[in-house]
Amino acid sequence: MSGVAVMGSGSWGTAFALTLCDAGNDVRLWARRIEVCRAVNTEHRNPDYFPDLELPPTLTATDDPQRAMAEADLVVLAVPSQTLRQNLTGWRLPETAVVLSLAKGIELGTGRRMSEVVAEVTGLPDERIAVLTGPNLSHEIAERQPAASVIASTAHETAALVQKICHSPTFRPYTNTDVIGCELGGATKNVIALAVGMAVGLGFGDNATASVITRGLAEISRLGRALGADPHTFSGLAGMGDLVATCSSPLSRNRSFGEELGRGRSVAEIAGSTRQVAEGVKSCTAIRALGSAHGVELPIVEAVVRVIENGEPPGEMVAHLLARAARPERDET
Ligand SMILES: NC(=O)c1ccc[n+]([C@@H]2O[C@H](COP(=O)([O-])OP(=O)(O)OC[C@H]3O[C@@H](n4cnc5c(N)ncnc54)[C@H](O)[C@@H]3O)[C@@H](O)[C@H]2O)c1
Ligand SMILES: O=P(O)(O)OC[C@H](O)CO
Repeated sequence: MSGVAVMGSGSWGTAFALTLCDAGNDVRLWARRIEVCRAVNTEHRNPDYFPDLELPPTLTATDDPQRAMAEADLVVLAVPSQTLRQNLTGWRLPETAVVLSLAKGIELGTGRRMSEVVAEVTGLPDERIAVLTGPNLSHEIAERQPAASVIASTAHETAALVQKICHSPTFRPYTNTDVIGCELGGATKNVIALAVGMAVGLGFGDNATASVITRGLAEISRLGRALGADPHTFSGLAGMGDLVATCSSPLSRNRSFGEELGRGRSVAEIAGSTRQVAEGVKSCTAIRALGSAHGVELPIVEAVVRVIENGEPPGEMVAHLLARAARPERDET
């Protein structure tokens, strides 16, 4: 049994905490709001994200980050990408714990992946840092539906340790040492899911969505190769697996956000109507910047940025993508 702190009690933090309990660990959840802590500790519920789900009675919650992390062997970071730096800056991590990032985003302004933010803020060596990614829609995980996942760390031993800690009867993690590819896959698929959602919202069918998913995978792979990722990662769970799950599922916040855009609502309207984070809305700009800095063409990401940042109508985005110069499918220059 390991002591695990899950820092963040949103959808994924809560669902993953449940998985960690199922895997036999002693799990403490950090929530910002005391009411959430009380509900977890006394009613075994998270009223904000899973009001109808009974959480394991062994799961406890606190609003004190240091209490949550006290003597933890593993600290799981389950806050949004754009707040991770600020959160980490205010926390004192346990001496020897491994840190596992769940966030799927790229930091605005710096272009850093989440493991890079963790290393920069905490000074931890790479072998104490891991990331978790793959096709893991939190509601399905919370219902204990079967799923596979990827734990990536540059140190295989670290990935294997975390794999062992979170392997439950319904959750099957694989290891990978390609942290760059795993994080880029997780962050960029959110932007492609926004584009797929827009296509759905505009009323287009499966040909359109399959085309965006497939060309989206080409973009993710192109960017990954330029940034030093292993191309094989993108045909695995962190690449195609997560892309397909996110782009196909009405449970995905990114796809749903895109769908609303396709129906004509504005970014501000949609963002104002949900407490849930759709990471692609912020990360798209950072990912476009990474592409530009490395000379990588990312037409779908670029098109999403124009809709999100400039308010371009999604219909124009489609026309623009279709009017691009014809090219061979495998011309990846
Ligand atoms: N939900 C999923 O299915 C899922 C699956 C895999 C990965 N992820 C990733 O996990 C990360 C967290 O997502 P989520 O689904 O739990 O999001 P969420 O929107 O459900 O919850 C976010 C949590 O962060 C908290 N939060 C917001 N601003 C904060 C701040 N400034 N400081 C501290 N906490 C803050 C919220 O109160 C909430 O508890 C994201 O990067 C997401 O892409 C989500
Ligand atoms: O709901 P989304 O769009 O943030 O996607 C959730 C997960 O990343 C799917 O693996």
